[in-house]
Amino acid sequence: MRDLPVHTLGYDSCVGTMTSVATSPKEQILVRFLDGASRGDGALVSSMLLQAGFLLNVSGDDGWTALMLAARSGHSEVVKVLLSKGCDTSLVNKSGQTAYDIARFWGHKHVAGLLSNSKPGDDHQFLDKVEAEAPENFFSRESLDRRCERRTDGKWLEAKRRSPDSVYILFFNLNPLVTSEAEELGVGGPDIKLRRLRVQSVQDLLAKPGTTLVFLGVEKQVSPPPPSSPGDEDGLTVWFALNTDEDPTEHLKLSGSSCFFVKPPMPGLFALSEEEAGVIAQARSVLAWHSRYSFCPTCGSKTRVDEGGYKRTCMKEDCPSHHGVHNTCYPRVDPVVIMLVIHPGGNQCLLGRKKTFPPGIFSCLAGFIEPGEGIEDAVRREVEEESGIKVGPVRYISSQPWPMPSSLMIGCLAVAVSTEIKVDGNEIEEARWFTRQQVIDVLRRGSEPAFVLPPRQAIAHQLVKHWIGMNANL
Ligand SMILES: NC(=O)C1=CN([C@@H]2O[C@H](COP(=O)(O)OP(=O)(O)OC[C@H]3O[C@@H](n4cnc5c(N)ncnc54)[C@H](O)[C@@H]3O)[C@@H](O)[C@H]2O)C=CC1
Ligand SMILES: [Mg+2]
Ligand SMILES: [Mg+2]
Ligand SMILES: [Mg+2]
Ligand SMILES: [Zn+2]
Repeated sequence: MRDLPVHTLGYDSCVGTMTSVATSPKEQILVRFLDGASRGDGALVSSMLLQAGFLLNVSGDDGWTALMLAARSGHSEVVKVLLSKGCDTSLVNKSGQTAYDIARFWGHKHVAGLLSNSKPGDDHQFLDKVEAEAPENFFSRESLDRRCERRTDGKWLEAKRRSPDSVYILFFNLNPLVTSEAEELGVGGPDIKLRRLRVQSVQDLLAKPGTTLVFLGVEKQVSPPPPSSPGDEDGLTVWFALNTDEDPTEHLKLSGSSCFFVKPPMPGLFALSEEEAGVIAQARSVLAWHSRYSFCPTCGSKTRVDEGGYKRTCMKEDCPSHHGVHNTCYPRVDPVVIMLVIHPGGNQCLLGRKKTFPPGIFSCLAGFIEPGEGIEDAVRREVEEESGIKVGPVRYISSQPWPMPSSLMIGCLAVAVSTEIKVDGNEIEEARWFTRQQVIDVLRRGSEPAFVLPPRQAIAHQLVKHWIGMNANL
């Protein structure tokens, strides 16, 4: 591979701008060619190749060829042109990635397909590694088996509700009851633990009209256990969640314990274990839905709780909600995009500050998905609204249930195609490009970090970490 020193020109491999004058005509031609490939200008790429065939496999900054640049932005027409001229698909950039790796990474399946057909047998360990290492987010662990089919089995639910083996977790105004007693907590484990109650402790509360009960699921079994109680034939341990809007302390029959109700989101719930945080994500969102949707949203009538707490049925016989699928009858989830925007040059990321953040904190931009909008478009719209930056390719990384009250955070990486920041000044008071090194210093808690990241339990933290863990210049 022939490397020309185009980095001396300040060539920006994604937006294709030149920040200083090229030093030789040959270098100028290369800059123009790579710029055309990254913008998807197939006609320019074709005509330049006719006149200067040497351009086909030449690389610019950090070893990026025209094929890699076109692959990063999903420009299949340019990729086809380059392949038809016999370009070398096995070349790697200075981070060791082929054009195929880059296309796969950014989710351009059609381009990856074109490239893999042209080169079967290629080894793409880098991408497999990145995918395997997608973070597990706090609140996202499925600790219980939901057993959705049991929600309509009233007889089974009632037997489990009375069973001495069933576990109840209690919420007061959506704040869960926890304990911080040392004997309940393992060494090096979480700081607080959910207080698991039995039916005899919550009997009085269950009888009160303001109490909501939700069937969460059963404890996961490695192998079927023997029946644990007489009459309890399947031996499954069921978990229920209870919420009450009156202080339940006097109704609780707890022996000598120091329990308290913990308020979300921080730092309270973040002190739970991953397993219990997963249970809370499910329980709190469903209970919050009950507390906000007591009446039928379609006709305003009273509703009845059904299906183990997973449905509210309108009591008015001729309500339209009895026909068809009515999303007013089932628990709600609000999708939110949250994205780490990467500078076109690959080595900086965009983080912003909401006015409400504590001093020094910078985080990923985020926003609610609007009706009729896809994930990628929501990412592009929210980033432009909040920071003025335009976004090109978007890649999904991982998601996080966020039970305050019921969001699903959809975590993405996004490549910027412009660099000038102009914050909205309303929601976001400041946004900045931070270098990889600045971010690494923050993650390693260096002596003078440039900013403060949200804690590891926030998906924003995990997205930033994921980017740092990837090879540079994707
Ligand atoms: N887990 C994490 O790392 C992070 C989580 N978040 C969460 O993401 C959510 C959305 O982020 P924002 O920047 O606030 O969104 P945003 O940028 O869309 O702005 C919020 C505003 O959008 C409007 N809005 C539109 N649809 C809405 C809906 N379905 N529910 C509520 N408001 C709606 C409201 O006026 C609200 O004030 C927040 O709830 C926040 O708690 C935000 C950043 C990090
Ligand atoms: Mg926002
Ligand atoms: Mg916004
Ligand atoms: Mg918004
Ligand atoms: Zn109704």
